[in-house]
Amino acid sequence: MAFATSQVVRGFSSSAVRNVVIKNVTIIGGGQMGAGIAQVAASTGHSVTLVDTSDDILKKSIKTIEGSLKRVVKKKFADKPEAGEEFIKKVVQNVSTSTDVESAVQSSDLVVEAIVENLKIKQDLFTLPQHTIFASNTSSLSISDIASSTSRQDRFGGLHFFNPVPMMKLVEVIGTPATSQETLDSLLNFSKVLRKTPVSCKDTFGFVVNRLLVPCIMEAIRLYERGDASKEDIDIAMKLGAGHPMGPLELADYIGLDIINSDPNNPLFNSSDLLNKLVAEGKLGRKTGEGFFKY
Ligand SMILES: CCCCCCCCCCCCC[C@H](O)CC(=O)SCCNC(=O)CCNC(=O)[C@H](O)C(C)(C)COP(=O)(O)OP(=O)(O)OC[C@H]1O[C@@H](n2cnc3c(N)ncnc32)[C@H](O)[C@@H]1OP(=O)(O)O
Ligand SMILES: NC(=O)c1ccc[n+]([C@@H]2O[C@H](COP(=O)([O-])OP(=O)(O)OC[C@H]3O[C@@H](n4cnc5c(N)ncnc54)[C@H](O)[C@@H]3O)[C@@H](O)[C@H]2O)c1
Repeated sequence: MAFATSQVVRGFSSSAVRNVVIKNVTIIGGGQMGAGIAQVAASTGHSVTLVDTSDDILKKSIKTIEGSLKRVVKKKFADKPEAGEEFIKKVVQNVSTSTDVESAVQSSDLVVEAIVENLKIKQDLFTLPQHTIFASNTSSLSISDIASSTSRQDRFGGLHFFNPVPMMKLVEVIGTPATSQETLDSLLNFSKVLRKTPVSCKDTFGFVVNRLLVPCIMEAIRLYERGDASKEDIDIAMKLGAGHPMGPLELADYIGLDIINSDPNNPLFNSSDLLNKLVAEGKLGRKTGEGFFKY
């Protein structure tokens, strides 16, 4: 761990700040998001440890990272395929894997949690060295609630990445009333080192993007559920009429319907019978081969 003095991003204080320089990163959860975060951190020179519950899952995570890197180098090294291969090799070498969370976090400057969206399971993760900053990638849970199981709330924040992580430029940096300025500055700076654009937000339900995006997705589901328009036409309408890269139903499948439906009792989130039915049938979207569409 080291400290650095740096300027923070546009929109934040312009005075010099003190932040922890992050070199060793542990990502807990090697699913869609964890693998993406590991890839981006390893591509920007960090030493990454990816943790999940089994070696089989971790093998799949590494395969996902390799597949995504191939797409990245196809463009980045279009004229130099050998340099592209070398880049992939180097990045993958920066990622080690582990099923033992306690040993994986020992030399970590930052731990990013990207496991299942379940408060109790997230709270159970914390036996961390004192200097380590802990950040959750939760989509819908309160950062304060997750942090409440620890005695280190000043070094606890939210680092909300977007799917697919290698392509999406935004990171939401979430501070609770207990998060220290040094932690926030470190998370903002880390996001920039990953070549992302950070925005900061209080620990409010849905942060910025999900607070605005999820109602749009849910209204699309209801339109379809009522039979007001076909699922194909709803998606075409939002792509061509609103300039969205994906239609809302395709995007819901892409995110995962279980993730979309992960906080159904929140008063700000009105679920739908159709969404509940698909989730109950295990039709979770792209990752299970079927959601609103078949893959
Ligand atoms: C009331 C409030 C309630 C709030 C709380 C409720 C709780 C529930 C919360 C649920 C929601 C959770 C959401 C989550 O927290 C936050 C999110 O992540 S939201 C999702 C954000 N993502 C998007 O919106 C994605 C939109 N889509 C796109 O940007 C694009 O479609 C795409 C994915 C980039 C793909 O691009 P396309 O052009 O469509 O398709 P291509 O396949 O041709 O790809 C283009 C280009 O990109 C390269 N590429 C694509 N994917 C990857 C990858 N994974 N890795 C590397 N490269 C990739 C591809 O190779 C192409 O490259 P090119 O050919 O151009 O060189
Ligand atoms: N899917 C999205 O579009 C998206 C976007 C932003 C944020 N998120 C958030 O990121 C987190 C992960 O989402 P995802 O889509 O990657 O889920 P996922 O189901 O693809 O991956 C979750 C991974 O966590 C692992 N895991 C579960 N419990 C664990 C534990 N105790 N220790 C170690 N690993 C464990 C699982 O084996 C799995 O590989 C969630 O909090 C979600 O809300 C998701």
